[in-house]
Formats: sequence, structure tokens, C-alpha cells
Amino acid sequence: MRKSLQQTIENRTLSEKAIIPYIMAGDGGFDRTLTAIKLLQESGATALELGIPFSDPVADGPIIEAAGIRALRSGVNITNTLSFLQANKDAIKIPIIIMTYLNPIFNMGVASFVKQAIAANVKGLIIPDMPIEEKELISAHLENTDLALIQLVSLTSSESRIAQIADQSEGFLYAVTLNGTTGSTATGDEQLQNHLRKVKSLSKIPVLAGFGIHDRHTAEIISQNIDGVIVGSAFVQALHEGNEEFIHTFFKNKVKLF
Ligand SMILES: O=P(O)(O)OC[C@@H](O)[C@@H](O)c1c[nH]c2ccccc12
Repeated sequence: MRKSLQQTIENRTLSEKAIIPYIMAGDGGFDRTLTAIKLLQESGATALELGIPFSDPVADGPIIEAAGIRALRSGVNITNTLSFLQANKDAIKIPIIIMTYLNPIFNMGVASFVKQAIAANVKGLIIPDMPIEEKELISAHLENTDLALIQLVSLTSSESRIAQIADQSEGFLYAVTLNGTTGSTATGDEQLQNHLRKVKSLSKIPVLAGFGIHDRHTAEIISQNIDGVIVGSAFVQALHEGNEEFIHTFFKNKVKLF
């Protein structure tokens, strides 16, 4: 089933690339998260990746880890994040993608998690510590829903592995641009461009790149041969510091922040 997240990404203006910011749920309080979501959607974000704070965020670098610690300290978890989304469903116009590790989902119970995510109008899921071989644990609960289970390919995945993962991904395919944690620095060098061209050629669904994309310039270079980018640490940092200028520059506009 082709899920609506894929359609949203394909429907963007042809000349434009999709931009999906990642932010940490409840960093600075849920009021601030709502303000940030409104700002980003008005600025032109295609969708939003919302991270659930977790005590052992293996894929995350220092900026997102610190945001996670702030959120955890103020009591943010998967349940109150979904309640927050459900309560603000009408104000949130862009598709929300939840990024969480497997453990919090299992703690909550997969069926109950899926039910509440759907009630909160969540459109996508990124679960970085779930290998594709185990996706049935979640995907069995997603049949006939509009919740897309997004898969990741890494720089070291073989061609046949990329093809296999692309085939099973929903919404879009997430191409990780570096071997490391979030918040490192990616460059759009020729080797990466070749890799992304290859990923794009092996995928029937849109391809977005993420990890280390820290400014507009890098986003433009990296998205040349694919459909768009995901940008986390740079937005998390800018929002934490109240740095409106960074967001204006990234989206090339002037929507008011706080
Ligand atoms: O922070 P960066 O370098 O811009 O990377 C994207 C990213 O933050 C987001 O997609 C993400 C945050 N935590 C993750 C864990 C795994 C995969 C992806 C993510």
C-alpha cells in the first residue's frame, strides 16, 4: 500500500527538494515544541521528524543526546508525546514522523503504540535499531494503516542490500550520509554523490539523505541527485539557542520564531 507520506513528498513543487527537520519532543517543554512545529511548517518544512528521548540513544551524537537528556529530565516520554500530538492535531498540518528506538515501543506494547500513534495522526516511523529482518514485529501491526515504516540504508550497504531495503521501505528511503553518529559533518564529495545516485537508481520510492547536513549550502549539494534532506542536530541546536536567523537562512524566508 502506498502511504500518504510518500505522496506528500512526491507532491512537493517539482523544482524544490523535500526538507524534513528533526527536533526532540519536549525539549524546553511541549509549548516550545508546538511553537517550533508551527514555525517549521510555516517556513516550508515538508514533514517533521520528532524524536522521543531515550536513555541509550546509540545513533545520536552530543547535540541530540543533550536534547534527549533535557527532555527526559522534564519527564517527556512516548506516551505524553503521543498525547501532545493528539491534542494538537488540528494545528499540525505537516506529516509527523516519530523517531524512536525499539525499547520504548516494546515497553508500551506494539499494538497500543500503533493505536495511539494513529489517533495522534502520526504518518511515519523511524526505528534505527530495528534491522529489516525484524521489521515484522512492527509492520504486522501497520497493514491497512497510513503509518509508513521508513527504512535506512548506510554507506556500507551493498547494492543488493540497498535494493532489498528500498523495496521494503515505505514513505521514503532514508540514506545515511556518513559512518558515525548524528551531528557530525557531511560533505557533498564525489564519492557521496555517486553513492546517492546509486541509491536513487535502486529505489522506486523517494530518497532523502540525512546525517551531518548542517546548513543550507550542504543541503543543496547533497540533495542534487535525490529528493531531499533530513536535518537534525543543526535545527535542535538553533531552536535550543533561539537562533531564528539560522532557520530563516535555511528556508530562505522570515517566519517569526517566538
Ligand atoms: O543530526 P543530523 O546529523 O542532522 O542527522 C539527522 C538526524 O538527526 C535524525 O534523522 C535522527 C536523529 N536521531 C537519529 C537516530 C537514527 C537515525 C536518524 C536520526
